[in-house]
Amino acid sequence: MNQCVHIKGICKHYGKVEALRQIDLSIMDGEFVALLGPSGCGKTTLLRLIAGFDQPNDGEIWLHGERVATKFSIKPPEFRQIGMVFQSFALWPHMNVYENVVFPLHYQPNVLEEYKRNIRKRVQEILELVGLGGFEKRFPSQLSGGQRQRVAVARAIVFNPALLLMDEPLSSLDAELRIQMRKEIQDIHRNLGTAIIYVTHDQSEALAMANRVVVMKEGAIEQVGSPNEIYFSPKTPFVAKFVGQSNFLKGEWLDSRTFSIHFNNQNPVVINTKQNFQPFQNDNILPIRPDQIQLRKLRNQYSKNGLLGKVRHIQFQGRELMYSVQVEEYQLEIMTNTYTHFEYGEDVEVELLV
Ligand SMILES: Nc1ncnc2c1ncn2[C@@H]1O[C@H](COP(=O)(O)OP(=O)(O)OP(=O)(O)O)[C@@H](O)[C@H]1O
Repeated sequence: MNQCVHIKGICKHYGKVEALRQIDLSIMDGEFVALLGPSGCGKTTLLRLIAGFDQPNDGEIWLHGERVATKFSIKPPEFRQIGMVFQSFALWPHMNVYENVVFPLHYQPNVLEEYKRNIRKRVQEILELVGLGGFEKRFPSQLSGGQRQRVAVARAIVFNPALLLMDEPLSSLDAELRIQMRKEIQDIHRNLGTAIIYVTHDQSEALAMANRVVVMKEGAIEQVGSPNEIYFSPKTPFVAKFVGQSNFLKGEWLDSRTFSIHFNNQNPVVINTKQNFQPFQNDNILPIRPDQIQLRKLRNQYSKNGLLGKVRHIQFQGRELMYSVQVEEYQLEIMTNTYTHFEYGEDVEVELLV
């Protein structure tokens, strides 16, 4: 597989704001990579640099073996063979679906001769692919949000770009449509094989769709890995918190799998972990996700890892309930199924299952 994007030591600042600090990242042909991080961490800035809308202050960007940006020179976006989909869709309101989608075939350089010879057929093919066959004459105002989004995707891929950049493309859609569009974007990716870089601040979207997730914080990369690695083996407290919504317990690592916690008002607990928490050992913390804690009705004799807690908040979330439980100085977020109910203020037994 060939390298599609290679980013080397990229820095970007706007006045005093360091939007990107020494970013290194390579993306292979056909990969689906999500850039994930909180607002302001630099995701959009990185996407804009790859697209060619902005120039780095340092470092290099390579696309398919060609250096396209340094602090001295920059190849303009229209010559980079990149398709783009934004949060706002940015369709032309006075053009119908056909006219919106055909546009890049007229104006992009390097469009395949095959597409130019039969432009109508190419547009038709792409509209079928995104499930909009028969919608050619409709104007954007006559389409639903999901349909508009599909037109934006069709327009971005019609000229067969080498790379597709998507910036929070589903954030203005409602929850149900978002889930459906996720699947459609995955299907399109499978069918076209185009590399995709997908910006989102929604961890479930990144984990659900991408082959590889790049977690960013304050202009730097915190961790790069498969969704599985990012979720089950976070390498920093930030990733554990942002992606897995982990609780952090302070204590002492006795060895690489034994964590001991002392409390003021109850017996100390020693936990033998199944997972390896090596990255957290120097900080003497144990991250625990809400689904790794079990809540039980309080019995007289509670189990070895059991802690005593009090229910402080309950949030109903459909099939799950999210409880906040006070255990000594900690307010632990705990996710349970809805089979057993606990009341506000109830004393409960809390078991850590890591
Ligand atoms: N044109 C600009 N001028 C000044 N500062 C900017 C500019 N563009 C971005 N920034 C700053 O750079 C930082 C990174 O912004 P960026 O838009 O890349 O973040 P983001 O992760 O995409 O955030 P969001 O999820 O909110 O879109 C922020 O602190 C932002 O305020």
